[in-house]
Amino acid sequence: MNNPIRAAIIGSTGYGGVELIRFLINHPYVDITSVISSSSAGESISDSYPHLNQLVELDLDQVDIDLIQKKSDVVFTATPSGISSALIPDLLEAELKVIDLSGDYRLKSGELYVKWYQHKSPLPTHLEQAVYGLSEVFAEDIRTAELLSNPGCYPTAASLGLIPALSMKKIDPKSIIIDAKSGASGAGRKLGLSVHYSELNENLKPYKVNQHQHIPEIEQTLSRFVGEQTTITFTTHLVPMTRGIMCTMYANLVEPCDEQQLIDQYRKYFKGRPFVRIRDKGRWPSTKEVAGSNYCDIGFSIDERTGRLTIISVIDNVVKGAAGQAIQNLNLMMGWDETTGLEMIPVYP
Ligand SMILES: NC(=O)C1=CN([C@@H]2O[C@H](COP(=O)(O)OP(=O)(O)OC[C@H]3O[C@@H](n4cnc5c(N)ncnc54)[C@H](OP(=O)(O)O)[C@@H]3O)[C@@H](O)[C@H]2O)C=CC1
Ligand SMILES: CC(=O)N[C@@H](CCC(=O)OP(=O)(O)O)C(=O)O
Repeated sequence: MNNPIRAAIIGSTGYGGVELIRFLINHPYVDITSVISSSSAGESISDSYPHLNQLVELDLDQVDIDLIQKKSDVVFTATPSGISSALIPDLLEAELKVIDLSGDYRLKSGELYVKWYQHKSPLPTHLEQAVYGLSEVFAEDIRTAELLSNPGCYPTAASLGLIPALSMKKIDPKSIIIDAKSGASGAGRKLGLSVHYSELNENLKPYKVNQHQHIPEIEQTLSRFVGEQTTITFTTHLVPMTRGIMCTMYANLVEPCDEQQLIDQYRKYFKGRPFVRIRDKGRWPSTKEVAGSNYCDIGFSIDERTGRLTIISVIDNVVKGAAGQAIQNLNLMMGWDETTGLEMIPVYP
């Protein structure tokens, strides 16, 4: 093995950034050479996160493209939407590989981005160039990416659950309903009323109903498998837990279908992709069973009375929904085994 590659993390003081640190610190082929903050440069990362004390001794650098170019080969942008696209043109100009955890480069249409994110559109050439990093599905494109757009947390869980059934024409694409729930870490570390303890605790709260920015992202991905523009009904809820996403998805079966056969077909679809685990018949996954890990677990139920299929897909939003998948994509981009640095058993209980 040659020298490890050098990684910089912009937004290292956020939840996505600190999760990148947790995994990359043990990655055999990566050195974290710069952790970057726009608000706390000069401080130690362990001032922001005392759990890293004496484990990760890194001082925060400022956002300085020349410095990033000198210190790194690959840059993770774990920054809010609108911020990533302001930084990435200069990072690409500096010939760095970029993995963006934000929503800035996921939608191919700048107009759709402006509509759903209410920020200025990223450069069309970069939208064109960006490779959408749903690791298990687009691995071939990901291997040659210079600008990798990491999928959103909900779209990861939803797309992995739905794509095989759509590819095999098992379900009617016009009938898809996605009921989605997330823990509070999905909203990031910044403070906000919705994640205030008194608002979140002992509460189950819908938000952004039919208005969520992940709707066009999921539709864009599913449409690639349906062969025409597909629309979904998508409702998100905030759950009083820290990590985890569950998407419970409903669709009409095109024709009666045997559940065990469907399970076998999903297993075949994801053969050789160890981070997607298909549950046995009658075994539905829960968020705790993937917590802290890069797994996406999927279970099914066919209701013969209604002719509908229920698909339940769970991930840890900060891992498979963000930092873990970003590292899985780095592994693919570098030609390493996709599990490198990510082989962690979920934290249970
Ligand atoms: N949390 C999750 O589960 C998921 C998050 N994402 C996406 O990943 C990205 C990061 O999310 P998350 O870590 O949760 O968010 P956080 O709010 O926890 O962190 C974002 C970080 O970005 C940094 N930042 C803010 N403004 C700037 C700026 N102008 N220049 C440089 N850095 C800036 C801040 O650090 P500082 O002030 O130190 O610069 C902050 O810590 C977001 O786009 C989010 O939508 C995607 C999937 C899942
Ligand atoms: C619980 C919670 O608030 N989750 C966030 C997920 C954020 C995210 O991933 O947004 P991007 O599209 O910018 O990546 C939300 O629903 O908006």
